[in-house]
Amino acid sequence: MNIGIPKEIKNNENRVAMTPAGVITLSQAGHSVFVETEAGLGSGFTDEQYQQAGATIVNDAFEAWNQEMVMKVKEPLPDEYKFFHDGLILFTYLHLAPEPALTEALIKHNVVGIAYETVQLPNYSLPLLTPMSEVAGRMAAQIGAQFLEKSKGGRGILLSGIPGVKRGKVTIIGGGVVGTNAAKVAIGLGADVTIIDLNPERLRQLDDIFGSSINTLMSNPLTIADALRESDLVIGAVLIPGAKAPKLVTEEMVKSMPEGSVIVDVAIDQGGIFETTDKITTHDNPTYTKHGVLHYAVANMPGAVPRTSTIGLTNVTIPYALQIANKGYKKACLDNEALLKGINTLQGYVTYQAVAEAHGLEYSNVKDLVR
Ligand SMILES: NC(=O)C1=CN([C@@H]2O[C@H](COP(=O)(O)OP(=O)(O)OC[C@H]3O[C@@H](n4cnc5c(N)ncnc54)[C@H](O)[C@@H]3O)[C@@H](O)[C@H]2O)C=CC1
Ligand SMILES: CC(=O)C(=O)O
Repeated sequence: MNIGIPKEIKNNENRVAMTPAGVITLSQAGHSVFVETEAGLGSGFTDEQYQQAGATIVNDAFEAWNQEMVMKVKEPLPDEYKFFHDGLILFTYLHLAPEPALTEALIKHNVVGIAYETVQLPNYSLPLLTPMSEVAGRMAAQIGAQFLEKSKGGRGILLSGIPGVKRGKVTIIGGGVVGTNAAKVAIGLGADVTIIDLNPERLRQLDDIFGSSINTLMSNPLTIADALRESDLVIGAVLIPGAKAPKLVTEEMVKSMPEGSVIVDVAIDQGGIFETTDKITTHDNPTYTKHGVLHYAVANMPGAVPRTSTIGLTNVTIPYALQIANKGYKKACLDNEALLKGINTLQGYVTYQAVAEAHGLEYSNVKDLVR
């Protein structure tokens, strides 16, 4: 199969969808990889390294996109829709629930849209989301700590406190991969950490992992409102796979937070869990202030640490890419139920229920289309 790797064009997105090691794996299996020139530079991989690994370097985005399968990191931006072609297999993060225009464009061009974030194993885990959630969760605590500094607009709190001065309070809503990794770093920084989740079993697991280093709370509007009133930093880390994020934090709750406190809404890629995170920010201009609270809502947080993130992402995507390239997407997905769940658009239909619901579009069962 011919596989294209375009250069990412989102603001400060320095990741790339394949490392030279990934090229070697695919080339050795008989596939051809076409990498757009300088696509890997932001992650520290040169064109020469890709060539030595067996890739062909192409000079523009059109050539990288004009292949049977395209692998990317971020969802295509409007400037990239013109590259869609009939039957293209697009294997990338798609986050379609908050993206009506992208969903329409994929349907219109009969793109086989396989979303990293909805590939799901029988134990419900999301293997192609996990490493980036690990990165974003760890970053969320350190970014929150930075923006709490007075010179960055925050209330001037050191999360660890010092002897004689109390510690800062961090509330994490959603105790999955992002939440757990945010907690690890926040605990390491010495903060007073509370994790709120809807799943009692998950709360038990978190209690087993962290013991008395955290407080756990069942998610409901009262616990969230109470926790926010006292929080210096609140991290949004809820996910309902494929769906638009639920708005669990109302504007009134945000107004009750202390002046200069900080929100990091990691779930912004699915639309965000705060009523006040109504816009996505960028690494260039990452925060805005509303009701005296700093809001950070960057949808590609791992793009800031591209070397770590590119290697972490491709460690998990390459085995799936190899299955698609070796067998074709139909057989690969029929043989592997986890990959089948990744298909969000196919043959002009939306094949992921939560995405169809988010846009009021007809849902088609992928099993009726993949034969
Ligand atoms: N902004 C960025 O750059 C990045 C964003 N993300 C996003 O972060 C979000 C979280 O991802 P993961 O931690 O991997 O998901 P996950 O599936 O591991 O965890 C989600 C957690 O939310 C909990 N939850 C569901 N409904 C809830 C509710 N009503 N109240 C409280 N908790 C609730 C679930 O029980 C689960 O523990 C996703 O939207 C993901 O796409 C991930 C990586 C990078
Ligand atoms: C998960 C995601 O959206 C990211 O890593 O940018």
